[in-house]
Amino acid sequence: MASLENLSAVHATLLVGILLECFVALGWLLAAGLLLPMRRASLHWAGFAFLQGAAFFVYLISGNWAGFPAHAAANMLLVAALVLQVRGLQRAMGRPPTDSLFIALLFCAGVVQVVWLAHEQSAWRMAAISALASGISAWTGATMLRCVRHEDARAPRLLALVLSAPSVIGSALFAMRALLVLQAPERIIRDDRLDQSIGMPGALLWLFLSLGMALALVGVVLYRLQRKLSQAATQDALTGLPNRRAADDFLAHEALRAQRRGTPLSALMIDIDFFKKVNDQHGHAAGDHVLQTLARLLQERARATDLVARWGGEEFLVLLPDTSPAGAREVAEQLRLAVQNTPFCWQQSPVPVTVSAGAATWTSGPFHANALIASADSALYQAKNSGRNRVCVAADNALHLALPGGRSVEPRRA
Ligand SMILES: Nc1nc2c(ncn2[C@@H]2O[C@H](COP(=O)(O)OP(=O)(O)OP(=O)(O)O)[C@@H](O)[C@H]2O)c(=O)[nH]1
Repeated sequence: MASLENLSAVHATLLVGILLECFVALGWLLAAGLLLPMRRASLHWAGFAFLQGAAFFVYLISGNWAGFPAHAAANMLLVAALVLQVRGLQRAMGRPPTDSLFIALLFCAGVVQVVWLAHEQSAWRMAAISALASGISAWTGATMLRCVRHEDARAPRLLALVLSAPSVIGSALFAMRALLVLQAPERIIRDDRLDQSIGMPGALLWLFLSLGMALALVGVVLYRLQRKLSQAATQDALTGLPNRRAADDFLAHEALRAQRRGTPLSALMIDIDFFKKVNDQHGHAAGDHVLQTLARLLQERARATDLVARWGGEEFLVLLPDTSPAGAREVAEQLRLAVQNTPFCWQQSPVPVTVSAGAATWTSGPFHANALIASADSALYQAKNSGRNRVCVAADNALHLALPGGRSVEPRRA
C-alpha cells in the first residue's frame, strides 16, 4: 500500500471510498436492527456497501502486487455488490428475489474472469464485465422506479426519477466503458500490465456514483417508511379502506368545493344488519371476512370521485360529491340491492348479509360536517327501526336541526 508521504490523489480517493463504504455498511447494519420491516433489505445494502468498499480496497493495494488482476477482482466484487443492491430493493418491495437470475449473472461474471484471465485478454474481460454491470445497474434503476411508483401511482414522478438517476447514470457509464475498452484494447492491456488499475477520473466517478446510490437507497427507505406511516394513519387495517380520519379530511375538502361551486354533497351511512349474529354464529373471523367482502363490494361500485370509508365497527360512510338527495337515494338503493344479491360465504357455509342505509345531503347554507354525518346517522337508525335492509333519506331541514354546535367549514375566498 502507498506510504503516507507518497499517497497519490488516486490512493487518497480510494481511501475515502473505503471509509465511506464502511460508514454506509455500518449505517445499514444499524438500520437492520432498528427498521424491522426493512431488515432484510438493509442487510443486503450493508453487503452492497461492504463489497463496494472491498473493490476500492483491491484497487488501493493492486500497485503492490505485480500481476494481480485488480480489474478482474474489483469487477467481480462490483457485480456481486450490484446484485445485492437489486436483491435488497426486491426485498424492500416485499417481492421474492429472482435468485436464479442472480446466480446466472454471478456465474457469467465468473466465467468471463476464467475465460479471459490472461493480461492480453483484459480488454475483453473488462468489456464483458462492464456490459454486465451496465445491465444490472439499468435493472436497479428500473426496480427503484417501481419501488416508488408501482404501488402508488400518485407518488411524485420527479422523486422516482431522482432516486433512480444514480443507477441509470451508472448503467450509461458502464456501457460507455465497455465501448471505450473495445475501441482501444491495447491501452487497457498496457495499463493492466503497468498496474495502473484505475485513474483519477475513474476513481472519482466511482466514488460519486457510490455516494449517489447510497443516498438513493436512503431515499427509497425514507419514502417507503413515510408512506407506511401515512397509510397507517389514514387506512383501516382490516378492510384497507380509508379510515375515519381520512373521511374527515375528504369531507372538509369536498365541503369547500361544494360551497364554492354551489353543488350538493351527499353522505350515506351504511350499517350491516344483525352483524352481531354473524359473529356469534360463525365466529369473529367470519365477521372480519364479511367486513372485507362488503368493503370490496362498496369500493368497486363507487365512482372515482366518491369516498368509501370504514366509519367504525360494522358501519361504512360513503361520501358522494356533486350528488343530489334523489341521486344519493338511488346510489344507496343500488348498494343495498348489490349486498342483498351478493352471496357471502364462510367456510362453504352461506352467511346472509343485508345492510341498512341512511342518506343526507348538503345543498346550501353554512356547512356543518358533524350535522351532515348526524343526519345520515339518524336516517340510518330510521331505516333500522323500520325493519332493516332498507334506505331512508334525511328530511330537507335535518341538517339545520342536527348539531347546531357542529364543525363549520366556511368557503375559501377566491
Ligand atoms: N368480526 C368483527 N366484528 C366486529 C368488528 N367491529 C365491530 N364488530 C361487531 O359488530 C357487532 C355490532 O353489533 P350491534 O351494534 O349490536 O349491531 P347489529 O348486531 O349489527 O344489529 P343492528 O345494527 O341493529 O342491525 C358487535 O358484535 C361487534 O363485536 C370487527 O372489526 N370485526
